[in-house]
Amino acid sequence: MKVTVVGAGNVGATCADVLAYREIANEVVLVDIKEGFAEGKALDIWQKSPINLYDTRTVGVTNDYSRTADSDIVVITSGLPRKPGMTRDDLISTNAGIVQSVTENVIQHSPNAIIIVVSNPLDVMTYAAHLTAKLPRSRVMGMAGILDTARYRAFLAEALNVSPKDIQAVLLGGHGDTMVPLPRYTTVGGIPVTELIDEETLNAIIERTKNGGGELVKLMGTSAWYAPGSAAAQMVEAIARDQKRIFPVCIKLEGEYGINGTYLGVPVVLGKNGVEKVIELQLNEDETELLRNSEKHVREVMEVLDSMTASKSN
Ligand SMILES: NC(=O)c1ccc[n+]([C@@H]2O[C@H](COP(=O)([O-])OP(=O)(O)OC[C@H]3O[C@@H](n4cnc5c(N)ncnc54)[C@H](O)[C@@H]3O)[C@@H](O)[C@H]2O)c1
Ligand SMILES: O=C(O)C[C@H](O)C(=O)O
Repeated sequence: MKVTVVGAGNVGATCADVLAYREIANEVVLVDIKEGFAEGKALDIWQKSPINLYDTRTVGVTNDYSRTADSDIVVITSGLPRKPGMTRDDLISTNAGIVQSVTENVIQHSPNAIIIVVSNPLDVMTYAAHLTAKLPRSRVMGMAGILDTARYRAFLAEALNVSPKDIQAVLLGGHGDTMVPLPRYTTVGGIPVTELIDEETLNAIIERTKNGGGELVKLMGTSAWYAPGSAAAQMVEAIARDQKRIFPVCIKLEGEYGINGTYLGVPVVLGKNGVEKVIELQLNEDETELLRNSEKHVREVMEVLDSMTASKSN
């Protein structure tokens, strides 16, 4: 199993490190545009192997896609992270060009790869990569839902003083303030969360989850990487080991939830073929309205990308 991670910054290097020390891939190729940066990160991860006891080979290259040839899976993390005061959508003008050119290079050398996009604004960067890659939708997806549910589960574990391992949750929608956590589908050791926590505390946790990325940007001056890098690696693992795991993943909807053509997070089955199934939940009226609202927001940002593409080709 060969995995390429494009972007050797905070998220990309963390993802490569998890892929290596958990031996999810035999070979991890890190690519960055900054001279020597990916080489240095890959060497550092390799030098950790005798300490953490793994034999995954890690290789770093500066913009040399020939070294990525025949990758099974490619994770795209290249692009700017936001700074305090910015929204994820503010990154579109810089990151769209980066994601599109990276995807072109990736596909040229690994035409059968499965692509996992991490760069923000996530849902629209997944759209950008899918447009460029021209692969079936099952092979181009975005990582956000694992991260968002992880934040939700971590906050719940803290409030309930229980292990995060015992909290199961799913959420829908775009990766942003309009994401739709689903308390009805949240359980703690099999018990519906609503039996264990009062409504006010639960609502406060949902609000904190929606602003989870922003909370960290405010604290650190840049965005998060440990949980995002690990979340992307968990998606790689599900595909590489054909685990058939169920995760919320961003994918182009084709009629599911009554939505056509928008890229949104929904629960899917992840296995060796990428997204092997989209799971449709029965939503109530309130949940449906929240999902429509999230779709509307993502649509608007997709239209910004469309107009950027149209003005470039004129
Ligand atoms: N989907 C999510 O849940 C999620 C979570 C965290 C971060 N992100 C996003 O991931 C992206 C990366 O975040 P980060 O914290 O790692 O940023 P970072 O600045 O630490 O790393 C980004 C790297 O991309 C590289 N890069 C830029 N253009 C490139 C190109 N054309 N080819 C190859 N490499 C290139 C840069 O040199 C840099 O090393 C950001 O857009 C951020 O918003 C998304
Ligand atoms: O918040 C960000 O800008 C990065 C990422 O989307 C996150 O949720 O951590």
